[in-house]
Amino acid sequence: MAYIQFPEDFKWGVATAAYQIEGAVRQGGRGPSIWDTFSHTPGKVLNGDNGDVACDSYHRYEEDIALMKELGVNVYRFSVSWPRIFPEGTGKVNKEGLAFYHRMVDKLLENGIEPMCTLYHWDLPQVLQDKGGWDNRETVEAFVAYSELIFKEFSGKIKSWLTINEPWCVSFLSNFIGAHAPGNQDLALAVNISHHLLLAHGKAVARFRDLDIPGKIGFAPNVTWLEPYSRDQEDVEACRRGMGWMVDWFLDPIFTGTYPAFMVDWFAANQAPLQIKDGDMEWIKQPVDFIGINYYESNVGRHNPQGGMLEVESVDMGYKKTDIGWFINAEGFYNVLTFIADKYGEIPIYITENGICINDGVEDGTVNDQRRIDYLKGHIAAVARSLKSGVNIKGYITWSLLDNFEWAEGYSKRFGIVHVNYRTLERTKKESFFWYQKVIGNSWLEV
Ligand SMILES: N=[N+]=NCCCCNC(=O)[C@@H]1[C@H]2[C@H](O)[C@@H](O)[C@H](O)[C@@H](CO)[C@@H]12
Repeated sequence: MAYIQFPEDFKWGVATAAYQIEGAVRQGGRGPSIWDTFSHTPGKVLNGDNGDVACDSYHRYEEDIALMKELGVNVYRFSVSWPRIFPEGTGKVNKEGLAFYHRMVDKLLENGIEPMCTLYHWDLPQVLQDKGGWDNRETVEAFVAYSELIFKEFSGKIKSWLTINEPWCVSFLSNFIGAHAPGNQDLALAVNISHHLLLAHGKAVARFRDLDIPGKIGFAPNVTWLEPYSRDQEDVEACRRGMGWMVDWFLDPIFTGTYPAFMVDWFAANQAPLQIKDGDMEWIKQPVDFIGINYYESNVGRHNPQGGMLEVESVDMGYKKTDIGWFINAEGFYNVLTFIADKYGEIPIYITENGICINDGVEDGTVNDQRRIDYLKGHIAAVARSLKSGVNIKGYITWSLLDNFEWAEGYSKRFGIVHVNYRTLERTKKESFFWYQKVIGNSWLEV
């Protein structure tokens, strides 16, 4: 049996997000978020599911941390619920909300688990959405004020920070495609929101530096790899666009202070001009200490003259699919990681999300999710190969510790290495939990 040994200081972790696991949406002083509104709007979420209870981790976090301790992770990536801290988005601080995260973070530290905090994982306070949400530049300032409060409150306890999770989802998936909250379908609006998200990120990083908070800060874009279906220029350009609006659009401004011209031109030609104010790019290009990379799937893409998403369509080449319908292609993970390293250099990278939707249920007290083990094995091997090719990867954090509220898919899609019975809230360790426990324990992968 051959082994791939990971570096001595390589970190292993699990990830979750507040709205997807906490529940207790009207407890502890929390205010409503756009996902409370969206999930309670008929037709928006499959089966009418919502995050009112979720995994009840607001009350069961100690049980979750005991699972992490048993798993042996070094890092737990979680998100703070902005409306649990500022129920109105700004102004009055909810002390009960701060106390909850102090209890949770203290329990992590007691167990030798490093907290990695995502400040924004999609649950915008509804009060801010009522004032225009991310389309309103005031929300940028509100995010900076919220970030500053959390930086100061947890300075010294939390040393790894992510500003915004998946700005492509927050802007384009949620305001052009419309699948996520608040569900707009307007490309010009989405482009404007993407710029405000980057501005919010940059201003929060600048505040982090000004306050001299100990630790490291980054952000977590979701990325993909698109292989052209043919060598036709139209297919090649379509794939470049399909990666351009997800990868280059969010990384170029931070690393070069400019947006990728080919995307600026494409948006302008499609009545979605980018509007930048003087000084914005200076804020956005604040140096980050690392980037989080969230990767799930790759596709083969080709030009779609009928339009659709940026005139790009995915071609079914018969790859295996997950239970959410995404294609499985670990090669694409290696390709996009080396693409990012070639383009943006030695910046340290944490894989802040990688995982698979497999809906296997509990049988005789366990869940035999061999397909998840196969996926994780192939993708962790791609991380090892990327490391060997010189990509500066510092850790791997799988999505997710728990089955949880999978946004517009509700509870129908399971990404956890721990099964959750949503009626009883009982947690059951899946076979992938025990497999990942061994990988972490040895920090090596059997191949
Ligand atoms: N077609 N298609 N495909 C890909 C769409 C990618 C966008 N979704 C994500 O990356 C989300 C990210 C999120 O952070 C987490 O909160 C979600 O639970 C996971 C699982 O969905 C992933």
